[in-house]
Amino acid sequence: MHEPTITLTNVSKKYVRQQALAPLDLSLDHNGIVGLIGPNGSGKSTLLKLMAGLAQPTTGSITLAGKKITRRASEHIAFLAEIDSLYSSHTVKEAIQFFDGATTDFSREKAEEMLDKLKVDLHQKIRRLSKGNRARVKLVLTLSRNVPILLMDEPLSGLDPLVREDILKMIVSYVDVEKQMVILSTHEVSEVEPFLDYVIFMKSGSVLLNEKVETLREERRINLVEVMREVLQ
Ligand SMILES: Nc1ncnc2c1ncn2[C@@H]1O[C@H](COP(=O)(O)OP(=O)(O)OP(=O)(O)O)[C@@H](O)[C@H]1O
Repeated sequence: MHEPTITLTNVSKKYVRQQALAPLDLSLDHNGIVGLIGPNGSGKSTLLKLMAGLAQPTTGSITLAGKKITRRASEHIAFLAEIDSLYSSHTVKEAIQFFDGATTDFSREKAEEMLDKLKVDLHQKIRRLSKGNRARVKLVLTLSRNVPILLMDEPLSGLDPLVREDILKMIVSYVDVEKQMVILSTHEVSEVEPFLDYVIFMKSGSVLLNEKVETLREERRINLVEVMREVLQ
């Protein structure tokens, strides 16, 4: 049996007053697209940040292919944050150059090909981009990394339907589902359902379900929104 890609053992996270994650055990060796779903405050962002090595668990340990995850995890894990981390004075091309210099696994060709497909002008300043095009650029910069794990915190949040559709299509087209795992948190359950291979449901800091979407459909014969109602109620 091969080792799960990410393993969380007895992991909990407590902020000053708030228990964000209850102690949990989780093994993720899924290849493909994983939807991380749960109500506001259920712990989705916290879980993603811990897996990316951007925050430390209060208890427990997280390993990637058997090695403890630290801040250096970013060498193997791409993280698309909810907040915008682009320099507004850069042009899109300069942002690509910056990311290319900051990581060893970045493909400039892939980034430029994707942006061309999305009709984003490489010479436009980041600050002049529409919200939708900023989101497209952020996604492209994440997808252009050749890493086994891509974590995306609410990549669809606050965007119009056309941008959301572009983002989901780009994820499906450019992720190598044989070799890469994408975990994306979202509230848009029915919209992402056709694109998901696995789903993780969270509530009150706990993981209630971690399952293949195909298995859920075969066993329950209902759609994901209905599964969510059953699981999270
Ligand atoms: N830096 C922080 N300091 C204090 N409490 C925090 C911090 N970050 C998150 N929390 C709290 O931890 C809990 C889990 O938050 P988290 O952001 O992980 O949930 P979420 O499922 O991503 O929520 P949402 O869907 O609203 O983005 C919440 O109660 C939140 O208020």
